[in-house]
Amino acid sequence: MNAVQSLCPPCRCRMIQNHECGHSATDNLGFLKFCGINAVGSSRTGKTLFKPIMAKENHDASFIRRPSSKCHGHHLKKPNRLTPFSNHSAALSDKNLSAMSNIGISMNILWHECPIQKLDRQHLLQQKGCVIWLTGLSGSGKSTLACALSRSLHSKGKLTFILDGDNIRHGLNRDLSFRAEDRSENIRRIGEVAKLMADAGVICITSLISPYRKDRDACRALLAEGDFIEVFIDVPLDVCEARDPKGLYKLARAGKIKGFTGIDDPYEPPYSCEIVLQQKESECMSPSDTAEIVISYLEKNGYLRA
Ligand SMILES: Nc1ncnc2c1ncn2[C@@H]1O[C@H](COP(=O)(O)OS(=O)(=O)O)[C@@H](OP(=O)(O)O)[C@H]1O
Ligand SMILES: Nc1ncnc2c1ncn2[C@@H]1O[C@H](COP(=O)(O)OP(=O)(O)O)[C@@H](O)[C@H]1O
Repeated sequence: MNAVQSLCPPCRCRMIQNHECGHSATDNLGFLKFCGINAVGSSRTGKTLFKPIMAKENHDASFIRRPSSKCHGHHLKKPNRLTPFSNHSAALSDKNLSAMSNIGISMNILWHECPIQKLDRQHLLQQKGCVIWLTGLSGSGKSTLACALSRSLHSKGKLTFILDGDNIRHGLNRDLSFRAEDRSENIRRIGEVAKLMADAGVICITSLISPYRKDRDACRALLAEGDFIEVFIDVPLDVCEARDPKGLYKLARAGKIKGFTGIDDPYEPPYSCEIVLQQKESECMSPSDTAEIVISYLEKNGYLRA
């Protein structure tokens, strides 16, 4: 078992608040709220993490709050003193302005860096964050493999987390159906969550039908080269249908479920992916054998060490 040493630095962060924004619940939670702000962040080495900037509009003088004694971000009291921000005004420039982004329909947002980064977390965990993307028909064995993988990696002291399509549809994605556009949104959201998990240093295992190639490729594009490991569980439809553990194929064949993958909705197998687990009824590998194939891949590609 790896010795885990806390890397938590003495907190020298500065909580920043725009005076014009007022005090809100988000401030209490330690979130930085950028509405027409100028802001400065410092790393523990004293290096400026992001430069003072102005929003596209509303760039009058702003204020930086003095650090509170409790600076873990959850119990900030109202400031008793605000310091004018004027000494940083020289740093304001068109270049800084261009650091602001408009993403989707979010206006004037700025990426906030933290001095503790993915490499630090990976070092702590002695592994590399990545996404193991399991794809295949309903009944192909995705959830079973995800659990076998998680169990085996856990026993080796590796931190994993499973994002299972069925489970995520109980919460985060409960507003989505099985229409093509909702399946795409389901996969996009899970891809984004998986990316955050990988950034956290976790070996994230996703278990979704993810029937469309373009959606899987879009998730792949979110991650660094190599960190998206697509595993196709290639089980013929008739085998999945014979298993039918939830009775859904039977309902689909009877026309009681419309748009069921493999019956009246498409499944697009990967053209090329990292691992293909070909299963036939006559020679079906056990879940622990298939888990070992994936774990060997992780080992060979350095994901089980920092
Ligand atoms: N129309 C239709 N088509 C396919 N699957 C259906 C459908 N309706 C319900 N289910 C059940 O939902 C599970 C698949 O959810 P996913 O989120 O993995 O699907 S997708 O990736 O968005 O296509 C899937 O679970 P698994 O059997 O574990 O794959 C099914 O139990
Ligand atoms: N390697 C395997 N060999 C034989 N049966 C399996 C294997 N993997 C899973 N199964 C069985 O197939 C059924 C579907 O598995 P599941 O993991 O729920 O699939 P999915 O998540 O793809 O829908 C279950 O009854 C499970 O026990």
